Amino acid sequence: MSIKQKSHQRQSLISSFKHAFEGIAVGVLNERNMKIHLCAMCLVILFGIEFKISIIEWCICVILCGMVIGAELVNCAVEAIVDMVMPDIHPNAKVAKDTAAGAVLVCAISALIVGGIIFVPKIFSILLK
Ligand SMILES: Nc1ncnc2c1ncn2[C@@H]1O[C@H](COP(=O)(O)OP(=O)(O)OP(=O)(O)O)[C@@H](O)[C@H]1O
Repeated sequence: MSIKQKSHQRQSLISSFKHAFEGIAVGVLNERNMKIHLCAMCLVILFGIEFKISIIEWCICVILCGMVIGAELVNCAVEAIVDMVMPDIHPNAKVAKDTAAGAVLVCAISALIVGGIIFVPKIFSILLK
C-alpha cells in the first residue's frame, strides 16, 4: 500500500470517528430522552463510586449504559429516516417509530432491573445500619 493510500485511509478513519461523534452530539442535543439516559448514567457513576461496586459490577453498568444510549441513538436515526422518507401519516412509519422506541424501552427496563439488583441491596444495607 502506498504512503498516499495509507494517509487517505488514516484520514477516512479520523473522519468516520468525527462523524460518529457528531451523531452522538446531535442525539444528545436534540433528544430529550437521551438527556434522561445521560442523567441516569451520571447517577449510576455516582452510586458506583459511593458504594465501591466491584469491577464486574462496573463492567455490567458500562455495558447497560452503552446498550441504552446506543439504542436511543439508533431510535434517533430511525426517526430521522422516517421523517425524511415519510413526512405524511403512514401505518408503516408508525410501526417503524414505535418499534424503535419500544427497543429503547426494552433496553432501559432491563438496565433498570439489573441496576436495581446491583444497587438496591447496597442502599438497604446502608439504610438498615
Ligand atoms: N409519519 C407518521 N405516520 C404515522 N404515525 C407517525 C408518523 N410520525 C410519527 N407518528 C406517530 O407519532 C408518534 C410520535 O412521533 P413524533 O415524531 O412526534 O415523536 P418521536 O420523535 O417519535 O418521539 P420522541 O422524540 O419523543 O422519542 C410516533 O411514535 C408514531 O406513533
